[in-house]
Amino acid sequence: MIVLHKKSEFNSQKMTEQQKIFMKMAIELSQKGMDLGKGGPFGCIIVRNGEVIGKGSNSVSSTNDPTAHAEVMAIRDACKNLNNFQLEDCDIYTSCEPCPMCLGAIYWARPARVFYANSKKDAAKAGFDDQFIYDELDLPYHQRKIPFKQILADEAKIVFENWLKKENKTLY
Ligand SMILES: Nc1ccnc(=O)[nH]1
Repeated sequence: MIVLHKKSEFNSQKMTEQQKIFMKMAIELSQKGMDLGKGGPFGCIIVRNGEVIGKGSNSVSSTNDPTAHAEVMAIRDACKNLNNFQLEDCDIYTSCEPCPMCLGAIYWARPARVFYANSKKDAAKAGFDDQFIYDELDLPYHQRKIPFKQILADEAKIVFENWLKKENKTLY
């Protein structure tokens, strides 16, 4: 019998029956959202203790919201339901590997694990290529597709100093 180390087991194609069911739900959401004209073919569900606590499907084009990716929608739904800005002990099931925006949102939300079905490469083939955004991260600001220029940093800094001095703040 081969005994897999926990981490390598997570990295392998193996999955539990429960994980399979949850991913099927995320994939179903991706198809439904697309069929209903909500937006692109992406679905996401968030699970805690075996219970679905948040759902989302891509709603970019129907809500005129470029941030309305399935993962962001599901994180908002889950956080609202949990009345918390963190998703501790939660698992995210997304029908496609997250884009850089959702990756950031996921790290801020701090779930336990992320399961994805389609890969970034699959997404690129379907017309959703976000590799250029990953590439932008490594470029000097003046070489980015969208130029970034720092202005009035000394004024904005005062607010950060005030934050550091502030008592009774909610840290995150
Ligand atoms: N992974 C994703 C890529 C693009 N849009 C989404 O909603 N999700």
